Amino acid sequence: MDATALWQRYQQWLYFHEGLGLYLDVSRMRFDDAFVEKLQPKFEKAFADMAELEKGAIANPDENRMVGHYWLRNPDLAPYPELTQEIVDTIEQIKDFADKIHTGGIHPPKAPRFTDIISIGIGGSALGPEFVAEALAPDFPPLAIHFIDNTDPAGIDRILTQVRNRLASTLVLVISKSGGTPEPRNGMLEVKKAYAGQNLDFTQYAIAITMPGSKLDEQAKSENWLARFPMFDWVGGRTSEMSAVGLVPAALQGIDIQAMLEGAKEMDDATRVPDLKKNPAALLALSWYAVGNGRGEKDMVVLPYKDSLLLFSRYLQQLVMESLGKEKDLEGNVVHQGIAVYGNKGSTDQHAYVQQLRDGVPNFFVTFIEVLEDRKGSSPELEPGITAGDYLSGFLQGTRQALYENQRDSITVTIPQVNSRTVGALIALYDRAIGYYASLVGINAYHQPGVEAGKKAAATILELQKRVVEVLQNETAALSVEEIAAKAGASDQVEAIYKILRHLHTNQRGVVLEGNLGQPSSLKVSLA
Ligand SMILES: O=P(O)(O)OC[C@H]1O[C@H](O)[C@H](O)[C@@H](O)[C@@H]1O
Repeated sequence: MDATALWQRYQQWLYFHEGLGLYLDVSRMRFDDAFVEKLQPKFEKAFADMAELEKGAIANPDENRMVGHYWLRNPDLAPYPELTQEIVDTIEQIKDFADKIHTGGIHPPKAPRFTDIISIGIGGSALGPEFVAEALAPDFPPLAIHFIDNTDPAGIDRILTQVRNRLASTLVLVISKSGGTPEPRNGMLEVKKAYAGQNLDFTQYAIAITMPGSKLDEQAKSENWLARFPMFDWVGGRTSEMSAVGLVPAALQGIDIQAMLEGAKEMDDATRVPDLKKNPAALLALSWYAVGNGRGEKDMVVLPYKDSLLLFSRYLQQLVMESLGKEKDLEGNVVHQGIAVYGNKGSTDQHAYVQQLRDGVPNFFVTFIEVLEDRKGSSPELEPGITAGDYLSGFLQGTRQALYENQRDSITVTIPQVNSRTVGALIALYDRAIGYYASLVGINAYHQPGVEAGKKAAATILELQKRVVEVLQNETAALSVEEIAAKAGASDQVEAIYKILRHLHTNQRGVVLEGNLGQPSSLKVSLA
């Protein structure tokens, strides 16, 4: 296509949302009108499916659940008045709580104000809060947030060391929808010990965000924690940023949660329009479908040219991959769907992996996120007429062009600035896009059956570890790994047992390994 034709195509496909000042450009995705025409019936169905979902249909059939994240930002949409009330009340409760924390109405037992937050959670209970903190927290927030999003002891130590001198004024958010995920439970237990170590009553610092009635909720209730906020059954973890999961940490950091909800609502309104060309989420779904043949053949590389949006790609990684990465379609056929997502930020990545994007294996498409406003206030000229922001903008345009010249497709989402409204809108845009795409390819976007396999296998390993230690406790002589496996009745698990022993040995857990460490079968194992 020559420059004139491209300029025509750009204008033909450009989507603009006036209220949000948001543009979506899919002109560099090389689908044609015939393809769009062919997909029209699938979109009719996707729009109808979405309308049903918003009305409260059981859109997650496997888990027999409604899918209601859209109601969070427009409570009047909820199918029952009690739900509407619950959403409205929770938002009020959050604002009121954050206000009291900021003004000292609620304060720690031995200090006038809370200064820090440790937020414990994983997956959907961490990625949204992390992304939003990075994107929107003021430079000097009323409370500084620290995340424990893993069961890595060194990672936990790092956070606890950083806040050691301020633990007496540090709030702890324990976020888990199910209230039973091992990683946040471990984080909570370790943090609780740290409070006890400083003679502080953990319960006066702890806040639970979880489904009413969950294990975590029961604990928080019986121990009389500082506060509890509900997470609703009908909100999936990866779409929970606008629930208490995201709103509590955001409000505590002084982020305008009302504006975030409003931005999301405006985008939800725009992405409800049952007209492909006038609906930005449908345009995204169309582009993904076209570029990957409806089978996810191309990866999604997300490149925001703005430091504060760094974590958007990680956030989208869970949203897209956990929603779309499915073995079976809704009819039970094996389809192995999904779209791989990765990315970091521009122009930084131009000095890292953009070389491969331009010249290497063409197995991806790029999503550029462009922010029109460079910074608050004016910029100094670094060369005559040129600022740092001009460079950033030039690098984005240049990369888009260089990729297109080499048959690498790209989408560009442009927002006027990074603020609560536009971030809310971006989240909502992708929430809806995955919903439409899932409908196009006929899968359930709202369950995650595959995640269970790894969790079950991990539980088996921990059980095996207990058995192995028992075997060693009942032995006086050193044994080989194979002998231990036989005595534990797990000869088929010898490799796993070797790894358990090596881990215990390294961490001074009383296991002694003698022999050649490079030859596992030569080792003699005993307890110290
Ligand atoms: O919020 P939680 O119940 O602790 O769940 C945290 C995360 O863990 C799971 O493994 C799921 O795959 C995620 O979708 C979820 O966000």
